[in-house]
Amino acid sequence: MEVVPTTPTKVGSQLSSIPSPKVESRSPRQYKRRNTTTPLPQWQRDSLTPLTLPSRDGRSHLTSFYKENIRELNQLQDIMFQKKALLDTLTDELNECRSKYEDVEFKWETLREEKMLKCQQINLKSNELTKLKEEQESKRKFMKDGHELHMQQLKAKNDADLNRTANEYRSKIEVLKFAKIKKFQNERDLLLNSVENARNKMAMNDEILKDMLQERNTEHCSTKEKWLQDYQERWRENTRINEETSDRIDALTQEITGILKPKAAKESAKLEQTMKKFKGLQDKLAEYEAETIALREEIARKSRETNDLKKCRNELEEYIESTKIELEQIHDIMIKEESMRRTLHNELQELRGNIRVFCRVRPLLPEENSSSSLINVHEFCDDAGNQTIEVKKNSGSSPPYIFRFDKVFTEEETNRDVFKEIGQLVQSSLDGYNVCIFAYGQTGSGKTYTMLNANDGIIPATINHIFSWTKDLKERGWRYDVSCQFIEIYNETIADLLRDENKLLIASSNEDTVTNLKHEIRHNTETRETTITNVTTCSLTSEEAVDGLLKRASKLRATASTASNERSSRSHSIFIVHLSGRNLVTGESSKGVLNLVDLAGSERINTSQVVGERLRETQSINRSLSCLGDVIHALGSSDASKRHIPFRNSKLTYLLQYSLAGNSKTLMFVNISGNPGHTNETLNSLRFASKVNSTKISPNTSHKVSVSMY
Ligand SMILES: Nc1ncnc2c1ncn2[C@@H]1O[C@H](COP(=O)(O)OP(=O)(O)OP(=O)(O)O)[C@@H](O)[C@H]1O
Repeated sequence: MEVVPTTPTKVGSQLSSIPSPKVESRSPRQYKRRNTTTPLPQWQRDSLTPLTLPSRDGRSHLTSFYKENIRELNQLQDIMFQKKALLDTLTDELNECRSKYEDVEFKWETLREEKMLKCQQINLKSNELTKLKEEQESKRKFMKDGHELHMQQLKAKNDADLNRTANEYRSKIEVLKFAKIKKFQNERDLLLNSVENARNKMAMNDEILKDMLQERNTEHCSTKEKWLQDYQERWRENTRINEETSDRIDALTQEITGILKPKAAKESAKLEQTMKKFKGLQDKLAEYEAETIALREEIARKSRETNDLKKCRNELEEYIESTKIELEQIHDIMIKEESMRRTLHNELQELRGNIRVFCRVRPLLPEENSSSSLINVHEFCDDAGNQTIEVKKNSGSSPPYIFRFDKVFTEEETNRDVFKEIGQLVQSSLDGYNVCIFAYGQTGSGKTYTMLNANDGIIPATINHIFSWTKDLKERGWRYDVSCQFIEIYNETIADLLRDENKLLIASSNEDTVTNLKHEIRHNTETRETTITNVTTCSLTSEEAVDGLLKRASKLRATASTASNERSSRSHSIFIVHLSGRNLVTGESSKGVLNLVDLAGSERINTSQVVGERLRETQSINRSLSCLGDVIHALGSSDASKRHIPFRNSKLTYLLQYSLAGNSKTLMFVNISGNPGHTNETLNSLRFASKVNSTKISPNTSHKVSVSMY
């Protein structure tokens, strides 16, 4: 391999041809510095020295010459300095390049020597290679000759084998060929024989066929003739049948157009309707199906709900069971408590006093004119448990009469307020105590209003409450029979206010009411029960019935009235309620009687001024009221148990004997009128009531009550 010298040689030769300037070699930086600070070398300084001045003659000429060229000279000098600087720079670069070149040249020389060495090695190797190639060639030639010889031997051997095998096969093929040909020839002969046989047969068959054809032809001709005859016969027959059929068709067509078509139209209309119905039914069916699905879902939902409810019911039943037991226990407690309540209630009533007196002031009526009132009601005194009422005789400065009662109802207070106060007393009658409530006062003072005013009077209100209380007590095992009687005592004679009107015999118009039935008061000393003979007893089953009874009674009283005398003012009316109770649980029983008495007018009539019937009537009223006062007063006194109580002095007190004595409760309303014109009667009424209430009269009262009896 030959190495060709390249660029460095050329560069080196080019560079070596450049003449080196005779300047010291330095770097451009050094030069620059020198350019500014270092003085120029001698040869430069010599060349730049300004020209020396010539003689005086030539001075001006020189001066002008100098002046003309000095500038150009300076410029040239500057350019020369610049060129010089550039030259220095180039020289430096050249030196640098030269040192590099020397390095490169050194390297180059080294490489060339290496190359020479390598070339020699290569030459040696190539000689070796040539020798090896020659050896290889001779070997290849030897092997090739051997191979060819071997191949020729193999070929000869194969050829011989092939020829032998081919000959074998050829002989075999010949044998087979001969056998096949023989077989085919036999088969062909057989086939030829069978063809000949077939031809013979065909000829025979042709003969037979010809005979048969002949036969058939004759047969066909005869049959054809016969068929034609038959056909003509049939044709005629068919023509006849056709005619008949067309006649029938005509008839049928007529029938169809006349009868069947309208029928068909009707039927098709029906069918159409039926189809419509069917369609409607189908729609309905679809609706029903949808509904059924909805219902099924609903049923499923309901059954789920039912199950839930059943669960709830079971839970509730369990709860009810447990509650029942609790209720029974509570019921027992309630029953016991009821007995206790009864005892306590009675004790409370006794503490309040078995005889109590309430005063009620009637408001002025529209027809009564009065500017000033002489009555003054004080506030209820809680400490003393009573209330004071002051009544003046006139509007002057005279001191007022003072009375104290258990309660005073002012003009403004209603029947409902009244009942609130007496309700507990009515309750006592349910508990088996006898109770009497009287309304006392002069005529027109409001007794009937207090007792019987429709709906809110003491009697209707009491009955209403009895109904509701008995209903409540039912829960505690109590069952009550409530019955009533309504009588009046007139002239010491008893009249039944609930009697049947048909049996009523009114005496003469002069006489006031009497019946032909005798009403006697009978006392059972053992049971301490009082009965009145021949008096109607009505069982109280409903509030409406009570209303009817009261109306009937007031009607009877009104019938007995005369134009001049109001019957209600001159007789005592007594509404008697029998309350008989039994407790189904404890076996306790109770019997109480509630007497609600509207007394006759208490006004004093001078007996000297009346005569006859009126006198008898007045005396009777006075006596009975006085007797009542005496009895109540006696009963209220501390030695009541030792004293004789004059019950027999009047029919009223005799009748109420068992309802006033013992542990019975008595309440008297003293009704007074707010009319100043009635002051005297008011004071009399209050004095009478104070006698009844005497045990409670305060010793400090300014007015000592002196009750004058009738
Ligand atoms: N508190 C009251 N509020 C309003 N009006 C009343 C009151 N009290 C009584 N009256 C009326 O006064 C009038 C007389 O009353 P009532 O008939 O009740 O008196 P009486 O005392 O029963 O009389 P008699 O003894 O004649 O039966 C009636 O018109 C009644 O409506």
